[in-house]
Amino acid sequence: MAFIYRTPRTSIPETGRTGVLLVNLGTPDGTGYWAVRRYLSEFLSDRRVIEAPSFIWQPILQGPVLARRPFASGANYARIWDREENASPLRVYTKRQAELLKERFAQDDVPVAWGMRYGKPSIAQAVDELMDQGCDRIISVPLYPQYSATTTATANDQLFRALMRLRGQPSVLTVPSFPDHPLFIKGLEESVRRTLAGLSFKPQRLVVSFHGLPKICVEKGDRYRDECERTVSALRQALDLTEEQVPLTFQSRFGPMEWLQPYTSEFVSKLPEQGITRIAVITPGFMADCIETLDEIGNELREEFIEEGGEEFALVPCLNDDSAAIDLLEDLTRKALKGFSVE
Ligand SMILES: C=CC1=C(C)c2cc3[nH]c(cc4nc(cc5[nH]c(cc1n2)c(C)c5CCC(=O)O)C(CCC(=O)O)=C4C)c(C)c3C=C
Ligand SMILES: [Fe+2]
Ligand SMILES: [Fe+2]
Repeated sequence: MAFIYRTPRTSIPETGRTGVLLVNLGTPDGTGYWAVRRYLSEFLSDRRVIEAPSFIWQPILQGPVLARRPFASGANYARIWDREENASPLRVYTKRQAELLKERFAQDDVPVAWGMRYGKPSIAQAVDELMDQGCDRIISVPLYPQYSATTTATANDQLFRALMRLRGQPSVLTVPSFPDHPLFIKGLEESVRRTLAGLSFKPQRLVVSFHGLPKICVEKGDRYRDECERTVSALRQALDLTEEQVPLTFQSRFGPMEWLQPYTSEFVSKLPEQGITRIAVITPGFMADCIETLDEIGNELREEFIEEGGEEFALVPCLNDDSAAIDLLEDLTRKALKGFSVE
């Protein structure tokens, strides 16, 4: 392998310089078949996401899955696309979070960049951007409140893959997950209270829906489920509500395997027959609204609930570009900066 030596546009100061890298999942560049296909192909080829051997999975992925899914997913993306920015909400909010965090560090000489695990801007581009500003240290913040090998670990893998190219590597600190960080829980609590205050009805349940994961991943040691439970317990405590009032569910099954249960869609569809016809849903597995929250929950789940006899449905927004989100990111980063000190 030929290692690259890139002369940074700004040389590294003698005292060193630390940059912050926000990493999110990634999203397609457009809603058309080829843009969505490119994205899904990269995402679903990741062995951290689908562990099946490539010689079995790749013919299935490149054949029936990618022949059909980009059409359906593209139509779903089209329903939530930010037409002003011509980008998906996940990209819009991740960029905004980085811009706002940059303002918080304006006096500290700490540059901020953002990159995506799949698609653009890549993590390698973001690393180059920080190194061009003279950074020899990088604090990477995977934007996943709960750890999973399918998200956090693969974001870290990709960062180290980007460093594999370089002759002059920066030092790296990866920030751990933050399932019950007080500022995260405070942000969620405020978001719930604000949403409920704007409703004309009082929800009988606040359903907490996390992205799902194949059950086998947890059986093999992924700590994701435990971390989801930590988030929901802390939120119940903050709102002074019970397990029955604030149930935990998992959305987004993919493929034939069993995923973590209870499934959001089955759980919510059965509520009207139990006399629960007014609900709110919160999705604290996501730092930013995306197809999973706006379409799968905000559109599809809402329709299913109403079809089954539900009457009122509200979606609590993710933290997005709220000051609560930036307070949290700033706190995580400032603590990491201390951990990076060599003095
Ligand atoms: C085997 C498949 C998948 C696993 C495992 C998985 C884990 C996982 N994903 C997120 C967060 C997000 N996923 C998003 C979209 C998405 N996820 C999958 C599949 C798996 N995810 C697919 C196929 C898609 C694409 C959408 C679709 O075609 O239906 C997104 C949103 C991206 C966007 O552009 O808006 C996020 C965020 C977590 C947290 C997680 C494990 C815990
Ligand atoms: Fe996913
Ligand atoms: Fe989904």
